Amino acid sequence: MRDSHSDVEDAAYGDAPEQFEGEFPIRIKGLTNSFGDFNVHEDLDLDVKRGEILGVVGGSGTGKSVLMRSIIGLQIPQDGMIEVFGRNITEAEPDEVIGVRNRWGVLFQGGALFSTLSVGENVQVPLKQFYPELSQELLDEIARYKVVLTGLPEEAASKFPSELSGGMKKRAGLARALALDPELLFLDEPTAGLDPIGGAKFDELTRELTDTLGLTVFLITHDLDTLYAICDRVAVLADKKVIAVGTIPELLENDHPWIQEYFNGPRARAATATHERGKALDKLGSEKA
Ligand SMILES: Nc1ncnc2c1ncn2[C@@H]1O[C@H](COP(=O)(O)OP(=O)(O)OP(=O)(O)O)[C@@H](O)[C@H]1O
Repeated sequence: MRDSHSDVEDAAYGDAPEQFEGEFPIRIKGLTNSFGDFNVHEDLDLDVKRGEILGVVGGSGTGKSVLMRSIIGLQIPQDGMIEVFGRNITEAEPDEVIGVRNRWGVLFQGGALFSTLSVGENVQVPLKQFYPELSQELLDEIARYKVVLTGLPEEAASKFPSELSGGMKKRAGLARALALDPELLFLDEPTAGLDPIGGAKFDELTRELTDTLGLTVFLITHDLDTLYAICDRVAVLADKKVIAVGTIPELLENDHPWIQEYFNGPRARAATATHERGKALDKLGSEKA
């Protein structure tokens, strides 16, 4: 039984599947994705470790979103193997993948909330899809729980997306992504469009939820602050492949020109300085306490 369930959810879901215990919830080997004659990915390999936040970076159009879409089954690859929770989803029948699909949550770019539904109703969409037998009372209760979990006030559940700020919309999208109590979370540019303070708060929330709920996170971002603040490792997409994956200090050793430009450019230096300053302030705070 997953230990991140609330009592309400335990009552609702009954016997939840065992949590994945292997080392790599996502394994990709030899992946090729094409649109017509254009190959976005060629022979791409990537392993995502259980419990990590993996940042995924790369220039615009290098195929970060296409990669995420192929892992969640929205893009059929031309070649290669994608294993999720030890199951080869590229060869599985759609019915077989359902048991995997309810074990991940996705926050698409921009939140992708249904504008005609309240936040609570948005959260209930995946619940109704996978657990149609749940009573409305239970659905409401789970939705409220998820809304509060993402740091929104409980009243936000009855609000419509148009009544929320950008940061609140992201949190609402996250609440929906967490609706099924997933083990895997996909975040596509979660801090895009947020001011630096809102972005930093969202980063903190992501780290906190990852640790408390035991999530594994695949996080596409252009935000260097996010990489420095919360990512355990970073995968770099270029030349149609993952050209490197590792911690930021490990990547700094890599002399690929894009990596050097990205991690040693002026913006990266500013992000490092912010990160170091934050660590120093944290240390000062804990010494005073
Ligand atoms: N449905 C599609 N049909 C045709 N080409 C597509 C389709 N989806 C993506 N592409 C192409 O695949 C390439 C990779 O797109 P993708 O959205 O994955 O890039 P990205 O790395 O996420 O970019 P960005 O950082 O700008 O969001 C681009 O050249 C894009 O035009």
